[in-house]
Amino acid sequence: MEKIQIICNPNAGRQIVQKNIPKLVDCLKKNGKKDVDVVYTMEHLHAKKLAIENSDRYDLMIAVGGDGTVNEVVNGIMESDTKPALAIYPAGTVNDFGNYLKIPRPIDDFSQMILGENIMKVDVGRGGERYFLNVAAAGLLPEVAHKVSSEAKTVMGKFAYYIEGIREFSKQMFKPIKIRFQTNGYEEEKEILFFIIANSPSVGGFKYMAPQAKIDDGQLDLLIVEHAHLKDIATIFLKVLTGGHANHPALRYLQVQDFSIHSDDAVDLDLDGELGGQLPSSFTVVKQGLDIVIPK
Ligand SMILES: Nc1ncnc2c1ncn2[C@@H]1O[C@H](COP(=O)(O)OP(=O)(O)OP(=O)(O)O)[C@@H](O)[C@H]1O
Repeated sequence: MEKIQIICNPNAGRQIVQKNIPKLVDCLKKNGKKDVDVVYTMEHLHAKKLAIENSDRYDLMIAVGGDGTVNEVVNGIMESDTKPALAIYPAGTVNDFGNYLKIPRPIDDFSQMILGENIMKVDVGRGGERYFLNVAAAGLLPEVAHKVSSEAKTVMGKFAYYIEGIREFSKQMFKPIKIRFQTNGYEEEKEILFFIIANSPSVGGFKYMAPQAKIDDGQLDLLIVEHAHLKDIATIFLKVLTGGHANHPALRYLQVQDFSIHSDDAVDLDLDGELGGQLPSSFTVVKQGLDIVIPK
């Protein structure tokens, strides 16, 4: 991988990681990578545009940002013909996929990972016309995430999610959404609190949200949390911390390749933490459709 584009969101997270970029460029150039360019994103969807426009000029794109920036670069790569490889330098608040892959944060270790060129082929989810690397979701959980202001996220990091989560929990409890989902010729209608479609096990900072998920098995893990008693929901949330929730009677856990979810209510869809339109949506998976650089 000789030609590298670094796409950096200067506003992501606490804006600390971004200060390491000159050192990263220096290290890559000292180690023989002559073509290393850095671009700073200026607005929403800029990262996607850069990834599409430059896909035939680079063989590696390093996304520096949170899950939203990574999602945009993934969409750009997936929509291009040449499909350069991706590396993630986590700089956001949660960084589920980066954490799952154990991407090193110290800049020297991260540079070594890039120079090591160890590639894994990973699955990419598709919801309607858009791709997601880690998660698609709707209902209570994404609502909470979107209510956290970016100012609060920057100052308080992950805790902002949980504080806002506790505040929203009681209000949202009584607002179930009606969905109809179809998979493998099977159809079901349900009143639910939220659903999550996960590629990796780690979602929203919870390491074991989808404990059976594998990022290269060509499957997505669908978790549907029904509109149940508060006691049941509290139990599920407690068990999520250790991954013991998958068998709870108020939760459906399925591994699927191809399915659709409809709702008569106006329900926002969240893709990797960003708003991704509304239901209905059809979901598929591109098995091992993306090359990603991981530690050895
Ligand atoms: N220069 C910019 N100014 C404002 N917004 C930007 C800029 N560049 C990118 N964005 C947008 O900022 C949003 C959030 O980006 P990102 O997810 O990378 O950071 P974050 O929200 O801090 O991290 P996390 O998703 O982990 O909480 C994305 O929708 C992205 O398109």
